[in-house]
Amino acid sequence: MTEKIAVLGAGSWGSTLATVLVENGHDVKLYTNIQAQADELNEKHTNEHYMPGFKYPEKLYATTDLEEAVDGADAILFVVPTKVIRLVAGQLKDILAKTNARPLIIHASKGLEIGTHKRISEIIMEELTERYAKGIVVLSGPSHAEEVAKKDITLITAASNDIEEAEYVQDLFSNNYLRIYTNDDVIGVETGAAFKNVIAIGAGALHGLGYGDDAKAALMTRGLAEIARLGMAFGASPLTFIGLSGVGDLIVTCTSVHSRNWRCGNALGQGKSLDEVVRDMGMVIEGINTCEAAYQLSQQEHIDMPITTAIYNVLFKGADIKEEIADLMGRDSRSEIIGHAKDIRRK
Ligand SMILES: NC(=O)C1=CN([C@@H]2O[C@H](COP(=O)(O)OP(=O)(O)OC[C@H]3O[C@@H](n4cnc5c(N)ncnc54)[C@H](OP(=O)(O)O)[C@@H]3O)[C@@H](O)[C@H]2O)C=CC1
Ligand SMILES: O=C(CO)COP(=O)(O)O
Repeated sequence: MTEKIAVLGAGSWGSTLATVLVENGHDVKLYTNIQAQADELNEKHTNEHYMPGFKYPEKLYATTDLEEAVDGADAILFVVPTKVIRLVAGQLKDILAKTNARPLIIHASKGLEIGTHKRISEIIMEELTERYAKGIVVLSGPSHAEEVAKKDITLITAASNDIEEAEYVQDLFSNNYLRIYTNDDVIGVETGAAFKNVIAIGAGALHGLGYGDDAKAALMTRGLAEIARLGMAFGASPLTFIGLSGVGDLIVTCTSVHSRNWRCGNALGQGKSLDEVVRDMGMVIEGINTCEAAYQLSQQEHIDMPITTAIYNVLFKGADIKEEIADLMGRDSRSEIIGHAKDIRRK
């Protein structure tokens, strides 16, 4: 069945997911806030700043008119950076308020809101309320736009409290190169997605400084322990963290040259300043803001997150990366599992 879908955000991921939907036979409108980008997408079928060299399907239509983009949409997909999610959700609410529409909301962004520490589905539903949104589904997992655009094999998760809505999204996006699983653990999927970006900055920094594979595996493993600790404190299932949106996304983001978070860390490790890195990237590096939110949450909830704290010190307090690594290595010895493994097995 052909569905009408509005995609909000024409960066690398939004334009790629819009392409998947067009290729799956849906009627897609892609919203951008920049007229020159809409013109480039409609006339040349390119998006050179975000996806250099990629040719988009001619059927993909871009517009800077949000009202036009969402008119009659069965589903609306948010793929804008976390810091503008509330703004765009508010703009959408004003438009939906003029109609009787109550579309399904999907989001594919990864982060936490600065200040409130809210997850993206919480922000969107706070703005739209059930009055204007039928429900919300999170689309997340190990996926780089550059690889999905080439139709490389990618597996991700559609998470919702309403499993039928997750299955609807599974059907919308599934094809022979993109396989979608469903999950009902929205908190686990969103926290895994947000926090892995912080650890990926650390993985990039290790690479930039010339550390080896053992160090990188250690960071990913102990980073996952921190992600799971914080996520579980908010009600996530531990099992979600060994799934696609947990360890899966952590692996891809901590090892791929496509990752903006990894590249940010790599450049910091090579001695560049954060300001330089942000300026040169020209795309969103979600892990920076999320690191601040994760650090504040760990303090507020009294959750031990030494790696996140070290990355926070480097990003926000100008700490030296090597000194932070030395401090991490000098911490008191402890058990790998909080509590004794044999006691946990008996429970
Ligand atoms: N890239 C990827 O492979 C993946 C990304 N994600 C997540 O998707 C989200 C978006 O990432 P990505 O596409 O890569 O980011 P990009 O930096 O590539 O693009 C972000 C886009 O959002 C646009 N934007 C910013 N503010 C607004 C606004 N107020 N209204 C409309 N559009 C706006 C930007 O426009 P402008 O040019 O004006 O800044 C830009 O086109 C992030 O949360 C990211 O973590 C998830 C999985 C994979
Ligand atoms: O979320 C992503 C991969 O799953 C994209 O990561 P980056 O934002 O670091 O590029």
